Amino acid sequence: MSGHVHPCCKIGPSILCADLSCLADECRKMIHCGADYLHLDVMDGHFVPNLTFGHPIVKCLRPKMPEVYFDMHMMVQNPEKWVESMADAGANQYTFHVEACEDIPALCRKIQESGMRVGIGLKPGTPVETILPYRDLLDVVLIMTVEPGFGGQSFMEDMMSKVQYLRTNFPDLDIEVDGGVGPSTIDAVAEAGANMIVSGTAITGATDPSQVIALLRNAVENAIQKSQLER
Ligand SMILES: O=C(CO)[C@H](O)[C@H](O)COP(=O)(O)O
Ligand SMILES: [Fe+2]
Repeated sequence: MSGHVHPCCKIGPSILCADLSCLADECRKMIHCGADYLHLDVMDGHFVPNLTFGHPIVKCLRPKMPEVYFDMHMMVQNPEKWVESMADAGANQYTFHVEACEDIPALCRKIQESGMRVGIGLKPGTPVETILPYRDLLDVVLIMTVEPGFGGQSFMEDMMSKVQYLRTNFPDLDIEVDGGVGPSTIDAVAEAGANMIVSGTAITGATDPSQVIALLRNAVENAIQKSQLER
């Protein structure tokens, strides 16, 4: 048996397709339904062809839920620009896209020095090996299973080879998957070895979000247990 500890399962709803005019209520509802963290999608209209919100909204949300872990999915050009403001707004994790950044080591250090966990995101067309030189600077690798920009798209199962590669080589890494994840796709995600599960429309659009969260958690926890028995 190896000494590695498999990171635990965490379910992070994306509120991208929720009613953003009642953001705090929608976020509280997710936590009440069993979410472990919130995945907040920031889009700038440049890195992706869509717009959402930035640090001013996060800053207003933070006092309403002081204990909740905010995972910022930064779909923006020049991600180094917003590190201080996001840290000041109360973000816990800053996930930038490798495709949008020039000096990756410098950005990783900046995020870490601001007290946030470091996440790096890969679009579907970006090879997984791109992260290898930065592994030691990263807390989380986010594998996109849709082209970033919009909720409600179809899950790209062929991205699971990236997840498998990461889990095999880095048993204790937090591996996050985002895009089209829900009850019909979670088994592939869980078996590949992801442990941080983002799910948007499948949760926010459900009549009973807590049931969907429980189902996702169950699939991932079973897969983790199975992989540990096999070791
Ligand atoms: O980053 C994203 C889109 O770029 C969203 O997090 C993602 O799409 C979640 O929504 P869904 O589960 O509906 O795909
Ligand atoms: Fe996202």
